Amino acid sequence: MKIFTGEQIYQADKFTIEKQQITSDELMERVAVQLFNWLHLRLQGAQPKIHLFCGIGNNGGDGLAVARHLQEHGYNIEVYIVNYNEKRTDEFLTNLKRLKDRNVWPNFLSKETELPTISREDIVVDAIFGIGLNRTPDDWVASLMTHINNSEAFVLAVDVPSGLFLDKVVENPNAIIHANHILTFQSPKLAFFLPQTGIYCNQWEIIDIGIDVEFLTVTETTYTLISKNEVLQSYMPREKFAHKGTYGHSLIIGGSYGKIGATILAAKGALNSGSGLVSAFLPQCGYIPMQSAMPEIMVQTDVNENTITDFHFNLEPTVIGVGPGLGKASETVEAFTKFLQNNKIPLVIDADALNIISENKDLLKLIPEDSVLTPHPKELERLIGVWDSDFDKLEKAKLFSLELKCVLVIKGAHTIVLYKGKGFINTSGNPGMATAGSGDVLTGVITGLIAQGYPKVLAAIFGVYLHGSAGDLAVEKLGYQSLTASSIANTIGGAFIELFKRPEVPQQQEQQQA
Ligand SMILES: NC(=O)C1=CN([C@@H]2O[C@H](COP(=O)(O)OP(=O)(O)OC[C@H]3O[C@@H](n4cnc5c(N)ncnc54)[C@H](OP(=O)(O)O)[C@@H]3O)[C@@H](O)[C@H]2O)[C@H](O)CC1
Ligand SMILES: [K+]
Repeated sequence: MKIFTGEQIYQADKFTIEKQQITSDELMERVAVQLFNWLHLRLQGAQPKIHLFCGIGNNGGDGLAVARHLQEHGYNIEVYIVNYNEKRTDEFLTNLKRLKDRNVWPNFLSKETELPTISREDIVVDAIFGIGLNRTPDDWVASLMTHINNSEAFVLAVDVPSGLFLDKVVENPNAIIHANHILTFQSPKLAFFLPQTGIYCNQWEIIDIGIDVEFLTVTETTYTLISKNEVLQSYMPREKFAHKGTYGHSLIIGGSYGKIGATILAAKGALNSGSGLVSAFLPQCGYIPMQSAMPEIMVQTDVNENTITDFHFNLEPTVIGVGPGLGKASETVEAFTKFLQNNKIPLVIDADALNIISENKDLLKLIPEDSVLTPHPKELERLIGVWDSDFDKLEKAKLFSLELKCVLVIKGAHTIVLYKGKGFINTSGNPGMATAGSGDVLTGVITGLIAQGYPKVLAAIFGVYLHGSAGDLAVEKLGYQSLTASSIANTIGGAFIELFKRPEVPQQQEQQQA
């Protein structure tokens, strides 16, 4: 799903209004009906007090239009105009008049007025600011927002939580609504997925407001949200007459004394994601653990017992996943440098291999084009330097991946794959996956997919999704605390099967369809 910028959303409105020959008031009414239906369906006649806080722009206009529908259906509403600006949009004024015509008189809130009473059983509809926010709200508006947050009432945000910028982080942490649920229009917003701003966006849902299909199809976006529908398009089915050679040969290079487990997890990831053959190149101390843990893996070893000192193997892999458990011993650094100088095979670079590169920046130019780099936040910082905010991080990381011509996988709650100036934001996964070895499995999965012939960037996008989806399946049985990297690796197969499951049809509907 495409993620549009604020500017593109305003263009989409204009385009839709012209193409569908509707007025902006009609478009707002579409929005309002959808928002009302959402609430009406869930309230089912219940009568909590609904406080609607409306700004003076079109976000406020949406709020006022919803208030009218709620009033017409007999709901218990209280409407407030948060009068933070002299300016008013036409749509706001039209909807204010419609309310007044129905004898609903909003309370005008300003610096001088008292804060309204809100109890925790109430519902708040937050329509103070939408995507038009362009500066930090005044202190009195921030106080009102804090008051709403402290009320513990259920907060439903219209389009975005008020106070959220689409392209920068909040400056005053009190000047933003903490939304329980966001009904966002047509497409999700980038800020929902970044840690510094995502914390205010608990749950979100798309409201389809009928933006013109041509606009949605033709307009290119920098960021795309990746869920099942997107990855299914890149899935490569297994062929009847295929043999194990058809699906490539992954080589996992890594391990050092006490860190052989990382390579076992990576090898398992590669095997379970479908790599035809998987080999491992390890220090000698890794031979027995790997052979005992996984009979399917072929092992070659270094001359050294505890660390890798010479990347010398007698096989021609399709792709190499390098780094898990590798360590940074000086002999290893030297050997890795030599390896990079001579290597022509595609690479997935992780963990200590990334750390060695960060500490020896000259190695960057030796990384083959289209390699996949999978840093966690600390490893990323070592590679690209510190950043001021999540938005700044993305810009710096995008530049790095462009300069290096590599696929950069920024691991996090929403892992983002960056390639050729575009970003792909993953939606699968859960907090239980922040566990030892989880990244090693991911390295293996991406390596295994490249071995099978998936183009590098697709292997990264698909691999990240599968890995998260395996975590989601495994957590159902194990719970967040007990989820382990091994269980994620063992559930990759389940994640493939899950790709083809259709959503369950409620029984009643099923009978009707029969
Ligand atoms: N396609 C869609 O998604 C549609 C969205 N709709 C809704 O419209 C809003 C956006 O409405 P807009 O009027 O552009 O902006 P806001 O309502 O968010 O803000 C109103 C004005 O407030 C001013 N502003 C900005 N920051 C501040 C601040 N800190 N303090 C005071 N005032 C501020 C700003 O004007 P200025 O000229 O003063 O800069 C804003 O213009 C969108 O979110 C949806 O809810 C439509 O309903 C339909 C299509
Ligand atoms: K809002």
